[in-house]
Amino acid sequence: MSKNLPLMEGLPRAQLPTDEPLILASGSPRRAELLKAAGYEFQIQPAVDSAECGICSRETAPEMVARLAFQKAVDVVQKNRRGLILAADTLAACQGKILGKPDNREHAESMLRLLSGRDHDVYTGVCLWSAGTQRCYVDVVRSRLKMQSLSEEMLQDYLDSALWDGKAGAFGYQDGNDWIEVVGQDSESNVVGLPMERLAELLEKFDSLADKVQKEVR
Ligand SMILES: Cc1cn([C@H]2C[C@H](O)[C@@H](COP(=O)(O)OP(=O)(O)OP(=O)(O)O)O2)c(=O)[nH]c1=O
Repeated sequence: MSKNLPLMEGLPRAQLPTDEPLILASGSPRRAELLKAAGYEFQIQPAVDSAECGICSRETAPEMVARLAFQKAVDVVQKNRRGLILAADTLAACQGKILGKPDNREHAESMLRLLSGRDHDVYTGVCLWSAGTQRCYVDVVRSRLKMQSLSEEMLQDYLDSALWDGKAGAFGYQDGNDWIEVVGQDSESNVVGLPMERLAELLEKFDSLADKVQKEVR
C-alpha cells in the first residue's frame, strides 16, 4: 500500500476455528497486507488464474464475487489435505455495470469516467473452507463509496501514476486520494480486498455457520 492509512490500524483478529494453518488463496498484495496488519499468521497460495473465469450475463455483482471466491477456494483446497483456505474476490459496481480489474490504461480511463462524480458499490466475496473437515462458508460484503467529479487533470494524473493497475474499478482506495470516500461506517478494508471485520466474525462463528460441502474436494 502506498500509505499507512488508518484503515490498516486496529484491524480485528479472531482465533482460528481449527488447528489447521490459515492459507490465503490469493495473490493480492493488499489482502496479505491486511491479514498481516491484523496479526494473522498465514501462508500464501494463490489460486490459478483460470479459477477467476466464467461469465454469466444475468449474474449480479454480489453473486459474481461469491462464485469467484468459491472457485478460487476450490482450486487451492484441491492442493491441500489440511488448511483453512481463505479466498476472496472484489468487484466494483456502478449504474448496473460490473467493474473488474482494468486490462489497460484505456480500460482504466473508461472505468474512472463512469465512476467520476457517482456513488457506487464495492463488493467482496469471501470463502472460508476447512480442507481437513470439508466444511465451507461463503459471504459477501458491500461497501458504498462516493467519488468526486474528477477534473481532466486529476484523471490523467491518476492514469499516469499506474496505481489503477490490478485494482477492481481502476482505483485504489488505499492510495490516499481525497476524491474517494466510503459512506458512513461501511468497511474500508472490504474495498481494499478483504472485509476484516466480517472475516473476524466468520472465524468466530465458523463452526455454526459452515456447511459440509456437498461434494468433497480432495
Ligand atoms: C476497489 C479496490 C480494489 N483493490 C484490489 C483488491 C484486489 O487485489 C483487486 C481485485 O481483484 P481480485 O480478482 O479480487 O484479486 P486479485 O486478482 O488481486 O488476487 P487473487 O485473484 O489472486 O485473489 O483490486 C484495491 O487494492 N483497492 C481498491 O480500492
